[in-house]
Order: sequence, then C-alpha cells, then structure tokens
Amino acid sequence: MKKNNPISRLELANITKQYPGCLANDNISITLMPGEIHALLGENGAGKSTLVKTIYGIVAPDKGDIIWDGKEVSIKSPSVARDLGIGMVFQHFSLFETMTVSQNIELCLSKIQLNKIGDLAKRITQLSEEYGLNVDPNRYVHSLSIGERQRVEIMRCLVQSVKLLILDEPTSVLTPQEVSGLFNVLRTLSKEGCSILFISHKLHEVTEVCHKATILRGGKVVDTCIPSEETPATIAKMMVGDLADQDAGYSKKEGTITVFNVTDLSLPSKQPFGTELKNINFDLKAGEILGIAGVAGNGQDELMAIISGEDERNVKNAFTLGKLKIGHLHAGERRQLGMAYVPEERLGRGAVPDMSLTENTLLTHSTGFVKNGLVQWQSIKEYTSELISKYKVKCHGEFSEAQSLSGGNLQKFIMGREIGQHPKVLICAHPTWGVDVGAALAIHQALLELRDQGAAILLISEDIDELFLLADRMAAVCDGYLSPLIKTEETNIDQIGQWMAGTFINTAVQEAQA
Ligand SMILES: Nc1ncnc2c1ncn2[C@@H]1O[C@H](COP(=O)(O)OP(=O)(O)OP(=O)(O)O)[C@@H](O)[C@H]1O
Repeated sequence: MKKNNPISRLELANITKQYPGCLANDNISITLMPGEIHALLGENGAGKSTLVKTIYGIVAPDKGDIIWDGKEVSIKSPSVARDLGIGMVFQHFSLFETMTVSQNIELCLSKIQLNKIGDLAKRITQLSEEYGLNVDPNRYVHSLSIGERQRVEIMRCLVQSVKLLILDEPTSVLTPQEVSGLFNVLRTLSKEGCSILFISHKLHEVTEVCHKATILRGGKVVDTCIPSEETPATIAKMMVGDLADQDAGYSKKEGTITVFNVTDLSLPSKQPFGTELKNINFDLKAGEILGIAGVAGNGQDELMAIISGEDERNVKNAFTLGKLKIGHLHAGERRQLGMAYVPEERLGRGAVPDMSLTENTLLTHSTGFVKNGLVQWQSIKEYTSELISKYKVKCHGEFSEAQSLSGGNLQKFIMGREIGQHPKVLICAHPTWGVDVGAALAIHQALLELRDQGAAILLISEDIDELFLLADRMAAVCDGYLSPLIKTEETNIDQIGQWMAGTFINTAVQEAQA
C-alpha cells in the first residue's frame, strides 16, 4: 500500500478497473490537495468517467486504495461518498421537474442531515447569496433554464458541505455568461478549501480555471501539467499526440438549390414543459451547412423531433423535400427519401442501448441491408466494422452493445453511421458533444466533406465556436421563434448572442401578424 499523505484531501493509489476485454483504469494514482481545482483530461474512452465513478462509489475498483483526508476508505456506494463529503454533478441532471428546488434537494438528504440543517429553504437562500448562485428554493424545476438546473445540482452538493466536488463536463450545456458564473463559484469554493475534480474537453476552460491537470490515455496516466503554464494546443498534444491538422478557418460555401424547406411551422409542445414552435420558416440548400444557435430548451428538441418524424403529428405542408411535401410521412419514409439525423440524446434516441453496434447500424440503414426480406448480417457486420475503424470508435468490436461504449465513442459511431448514408439532408444536433479534440476534428471534416459532396446540413448546436467554424449561414432560436438567417461571414458572436437572448422576437411577431 502507498504511504498516506496526511494533508491530501484525496489520494488515489494504483486504481485498476478491468471490464470484459477492456482495462478502463490501469494503475491510476492521483493526489488532490484541499482547494485544488484539478482537471481530468483524456480522449474518449480514456477512462475518466470510470475513475470518477470509482471515487463516487458507483464503480468498484478491482485493485487500488482510496485515501480520504489521510485515512484509507472503501467507498461502496454514493451514499458512503456523500457521507464523506464527496458531491458529484453529472452531465445529465437528475431533478424532478414538477417539484420545487427545495423539495428536490430534500430528496437526497438523510434525516440526520435534514435535522442538522433545520430550515432547508432558508439554508438554500443563505448559500445562494454566499456563492452568488441565484437559486430560489421555491421555484419549480420545470421553470428553470439548464444553467439554473445545474446550479441546483451544485446547491445539492453545497448543502451537504462537500469537501470534494466532481463535475463531469459541466460547461457543455451552458451559455458563455453561465460558464463564467460557474467558474466564479468554483473559485470561491476552492478558496474555502473545497477540492474540485473537473472533466472537460474544452481545453481553454481548463487553462483558465484549473490548478493542475492529469491526462489519461488508454486507462493510464500519461502526463500531468499545470494548465496555466500550457496552451490548449500543448494540452491537446499531451492527450492525443500530434494532430495532423488543426481545426481552423474552413472556407465558407454558398449553397446551390433549396432541397429542404420549412414553411409557417407552428406547433404546440407535446410535453407539459416543452417549447411551442412559432411560425418557423427557413430553406436549406444543397452544399451548405446552416447552423442554428440557441440555449438548450428553446425549441431545438421540438424542431428536431418534428423534422425527423419522431413527433408524428401531421404537418403536411410545412416541409418540402425537393418538390415533395413530406410533413405527413413517417420517420422511415423520410429516411428512404434521403434524410438522416443525429439526435442530441445518444443512448435511447441515437442508439438502442442494449443492441449491438451492428444491430444499431441496421436500424437506420434498413433498406440497403435487407434483400428479399432477409437481413444481410454479414454485410452489415463488415460495414459496421468499417465505420468503427474509419471513425476510430473504441470498442471491442461490431458486436459491442451501444451502452458499453464511452459517450464520445458512441457519438462518433452515430455520426459515422448517419454520414455513411450519404444523405441529401442531414439534421444533426450537437455533433461533437462530449467528443475529444481529435475526434471532433474528424467529425468536422466528415461534415464538411459531406457538404462539399452536395448534402444540405442543418447543424443545431449550443457551441457557438463550433457553429462559427462550420456553418455557412446561421440563425438562432429563442422561445420557439427562429431569427433571420444570415451568412456567417456577415455576422459575429455578439449579434448571434443577442438573437439567442431573443432580441429579434418583436420583429418576428410583427411579421407573423402582418
Ligand atoms: N460497463 C462497461 N462495460 C464494458 N466496458 C466499459 C463499461 N463502461 C466503460 N467501458 C469501457 O471502458 C473504457 C473507458 O470508458 P470511460 O467511460 O471511463 O471513458 P471516458 O474517458 O470517460 O470517455 P468519454 O470522454 O467518451 O466520456 C471505454 O473503452 C469503455 O468502452
């Protein structure tokens, strides 16, 4: 056993976790001091999530020691972790929408903790002021933005007086303003001695806020650094080795003929707390990427669902593909006409979790692989393994279940599967969400190649930098309205940011009434 370091907050010594056919963590040793903001970096499948799940008691390591505040501990469950003072904010929030902030937080507290806190709402208000979190205990969660929900999750950890806060890609769902608010909270926590472990693929944020970084590759620690002394490029190199090309300055193209058109699309939301789509009009041309910016929850999901046909309501005249009205066709018929989709939710919508990659390929390529009513399994398998090698999907093989892949690897697989259909129209949401720098570069290049072959691509993303990099024309959604469309070269982040906040809406309403 490794020698204890009495002053460290957390010491991981030789943590090893073997999954069938995959050594996810290989002798990992990391030390975190009180108040240290520590980044855990690495390409997709490097073993970051497995390691933080070990610390939070979700995954049991096969080997290794965890030393907490100088004492060896065994963290058998998240409740043991919480009792020690470890809090975790996951990428996907676990809040009940029909309950208030206070009720949601109460759910995760033990009777002893509740007695100790006393008036919970008062404590939330007090902590909210102390950390500038702006969380109202009496608000219903459904009325909160994504950024506010994340602050509730952080509050949930704060009321339990965390000594270590783990954040799994915390900024991927936030606006630039929310990101700087989050960093202020992290800095305050750090000054008070709370340690923070931070998984991120956004390297400029790591250089901005983290004191130290550990880089994992293939389950092993391959490097450590002090991020403020590095640049995003030098850290990227430590993560994935030399990148052949850097992602920069792709040339913009002008689309040719309109292949897909949306006319006067107005649609009440199906979900109680969803967004109503209001008089949406746009045309998508062959050979262009049209980017739609927006803070999550402003109608992007509803727009994606109705275009893909997942929302089965008949909007016959709203969509035209070529010269055909297609708003009444079901999802499969739209696919057969040359449409493809990459939804935001990878597991569940983009892929069936307990089906193999081969079966998942068949689901969206059904026409090409079925002959005389028979599924051509051998061809699908071969095609799936081509996708795996082309998009460098780390998995055991084409028989791997979708749910056994790390998030970023599954995203690479789904992007590859859809691009591989050579669609006339590709609608994709957050194409590189959770994907490491090397893989993001490959996905960007694949999208541009598809555009250059003449496909029309609608790119829905919260990542403004990515939209500016890839989109030829841009717009923003806010509260179910779509802003005007503008050539990317003729706009800037400020204007799109204002549109994301809804400055165009009054004009849009007047135009709709005229
Ligand atoms: N339940 C499981 N069964 C089998 N293999 C698994 C399981 N969970 C994870 N793995 C494998 O372990 C490896 C590490 O996965 P992990 O999720 O820790 O990576 P990661 O660094 O968090 O990746 P990402 O950045 O894509 O989220 C991957 O190769 C993954 O396929």
